[in-house]
Amino acid sequence: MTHSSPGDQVDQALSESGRPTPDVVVQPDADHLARAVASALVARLAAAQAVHGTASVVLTGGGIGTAVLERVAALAAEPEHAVVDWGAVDVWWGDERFVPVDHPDRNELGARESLLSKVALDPERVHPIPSSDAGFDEPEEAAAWYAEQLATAAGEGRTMPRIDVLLLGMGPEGHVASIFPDSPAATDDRPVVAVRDCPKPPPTRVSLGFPAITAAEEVWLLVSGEGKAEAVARALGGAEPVDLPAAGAQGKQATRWLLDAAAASRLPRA
Ligand SMILES: O=C(O)[C@H](O)[C@@H](O)[C@H](O)[C@H](O)COP(=O)(O)O
Repeated sequence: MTHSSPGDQVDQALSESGRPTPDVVVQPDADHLARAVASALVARLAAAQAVHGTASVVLTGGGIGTAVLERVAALAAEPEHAVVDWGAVDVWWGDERFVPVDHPDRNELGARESLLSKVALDPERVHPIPSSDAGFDEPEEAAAWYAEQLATAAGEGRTMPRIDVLLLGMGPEGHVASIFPDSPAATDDRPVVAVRDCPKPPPTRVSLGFPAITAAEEVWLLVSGEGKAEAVARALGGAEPVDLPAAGAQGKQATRWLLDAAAASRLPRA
């Protein structure tokens, strides 16, 4: 692994898998982590827009993921940090709970409250995963529809559009998005999967699968707290993705583990 600061240009060595070696950034606490990730995300989206004219991000729920979005909204309100054209950002989600659209468990709701309602997005570029009251009776239908949306955005017969940054939280047992250890989603080769009997409520969800996650340019894992420290160490120590899904969350250009000191406390010292 390599260590750097959140705003650093990413230039990672290749690991044996042919993927870049994960980059690890440690902040003192969750608040510093959220602020640092927000600054880095704004810079990354602006850089993508400078190259492509547009930027794309996959959002995560969870405490740190939501805190990051709140900090991004605060930055967007400061003229000197307003470097992103929010009307040219595509927003996708890594997973969603298959519950009604206004249910407090929806990741979409948290994202809308913390950031999406506060910046001038193009509604056509905001792509929530369908809720259970959006016209799909089963999560499998919602998953297939979301895969179609991604493929349509990608064009040219491809499955996934360019995703500049894919954000993921991680559970204490190493789940990412709604891919849980030893679950069918961990070995599913579809880009979007329905998740049933999820060990963490609510039980029915829709999630990106590994083929979609690993198609992103950069994957950023946002992790805070001592309760995640062992899973962080195992993931970076070479665990199998089926045992510890976070280990399989790798970007094409970069994989960044953005940690607070507690989450990093079981890593070997650099
Ligand atoms: O229900 C879920 O699956 C969670 O929302 C999960 O995906 C979350 O992102 C991680 O567990 C990290 O959450 P924290 O950042 O709150 O620890």
